[in-house]
Amino acid sequence: MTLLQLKSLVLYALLAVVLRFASFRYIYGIHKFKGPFLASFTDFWRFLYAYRNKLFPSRHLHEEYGDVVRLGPNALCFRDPQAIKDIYGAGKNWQKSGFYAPSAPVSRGQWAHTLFSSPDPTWHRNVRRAMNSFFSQTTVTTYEPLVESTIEPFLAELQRRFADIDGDAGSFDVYTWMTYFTFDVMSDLTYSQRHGFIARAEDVHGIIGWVEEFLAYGFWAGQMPWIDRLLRHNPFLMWLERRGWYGGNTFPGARFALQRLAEREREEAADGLDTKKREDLLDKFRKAKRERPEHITLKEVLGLSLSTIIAGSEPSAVSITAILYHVLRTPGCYVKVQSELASRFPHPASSQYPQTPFIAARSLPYLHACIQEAFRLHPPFAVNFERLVPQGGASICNQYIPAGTIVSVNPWVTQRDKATFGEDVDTFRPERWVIQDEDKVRAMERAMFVFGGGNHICLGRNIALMEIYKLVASLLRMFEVEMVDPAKEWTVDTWAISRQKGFEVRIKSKWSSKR
Ligand code: HEM
Repeated sequence: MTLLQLKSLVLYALLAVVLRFASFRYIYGIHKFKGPFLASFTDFWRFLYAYRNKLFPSRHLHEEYGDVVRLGPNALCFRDPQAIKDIYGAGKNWQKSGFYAPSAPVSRGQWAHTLFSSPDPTWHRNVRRAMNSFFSQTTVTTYEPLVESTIEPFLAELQRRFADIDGDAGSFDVYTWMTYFTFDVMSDLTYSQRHGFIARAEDVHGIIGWVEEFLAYGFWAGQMPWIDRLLRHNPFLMWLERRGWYGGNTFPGARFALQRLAEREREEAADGLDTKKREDLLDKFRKAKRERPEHITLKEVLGLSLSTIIAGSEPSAVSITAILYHVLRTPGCYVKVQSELASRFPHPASSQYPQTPFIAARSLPYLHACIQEAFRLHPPFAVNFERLVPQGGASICNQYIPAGTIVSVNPWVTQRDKATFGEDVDTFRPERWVIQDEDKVRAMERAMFVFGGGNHICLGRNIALMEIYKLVASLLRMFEVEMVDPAKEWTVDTWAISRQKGFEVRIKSKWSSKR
């Protein structure tokens, strides 16, 4: 081959690549929608955007391009809350996009798919059916004593370490301590055994840090899922892991889960089923395995118990942190919450933990409005929940969208919709929820997407609500709380979970202030 021929060949190859990328802008049939120019050719644009830890997709994108933004050659996201009904509404059951698979944990070199990560709708339907009753409102009320059993040592630990102490020693970072609480609640609920974050006041075995990185990875790798095969789910690394030559991918909590699982299997083999002992989630998952062995095997039991810790701990910690931050920073709000609590519950007479039934905490209208408003302004998941438009295409917000398009809604966007919530969408104003206009309240509720929607709606939302209402009410009943520096704003991470840094408080025990 002559030099000239070689040059022509390289030129043709380059031209083919350029044409291929250029075609991406048109072949999906969504070129009428606007978005960043580069995004119409390659998913690399959104990958980079997510990787650089930018709020995803920040509202400025919608402000620049309108109600629908083209985020990738084949990906659209919607701002109008109507899209929640059109994409995730009753009976839709649209399949998840490739975004979710990188979020699958690895256990001993094998994919350990969870309800969140699984791409298989049949598997999801069967497992979800087997789980729904364990997470229903009625069943969850039976877990209340299990949540109490972590709230009590948590508040006692705060009392012991920080209450009524001056100087730096008496202040603590709220998000850090709330993660200790929620991770211990979830491990107590799941295995009847806490990991020990509260007692040791540290991230035991690096589990919390691992989960943070794990969720962040799933988020940015999910924008361009093929990259995951080079990284976490790299077949070669998985092969090494199966042989025990590499362990970098396995969740540090998986060993803990496997030990608890093995203990239960041994106990059952030795003594049979103990029907009197308190039943935790692991018992429930094993019960599902006995009743539906065709759908729930040991692998599912392991995946489910890992997913309650991975999916269930951080978002609740973020929510509690957001509630306290906004209540403390909003003029008049803290006093109102405290006086509502005081009107419902007696003043604590000793350092003993005051039990706060969920139903009582939930019935306080102003506290409820504050929690709802914190969910609105600061949803823990800063994620576009992607679905694939089914065969035949679909109408979303009165626009035809072709089959196979990736479509999504992000709670950070719909929950700040001015048409629904008013011009002051960026202000924490619980009063917006305390109004007589039922139609308006219903419209606001329809725009809330904090727990997702449809057949993938958060499985653990009843547990999350119970632990959040109980903890916030109990904490504020027991202590006066103040910000270390009321002028200081927190900083917010946006890699999947909008975790907060730099929000510190001091606490004063109410009972001692009465002495
Ligand atoms: C404030 C706390 C929480 C928030 C904001 C939250 C939010 C969400 C959201 C938005 C989804 C839907 C994802 C999608 O459509 O792709 C989801 C799914 C899920 N959540 Fe939660 N969650 C919370 C707490 C919990 C807790 C405590 C648990 C466990 C007990 C849990 C377990 C799950 C599971 C297993 C899924 C997957 C469900 C499925 O795909 O069928 N979550 N969560």
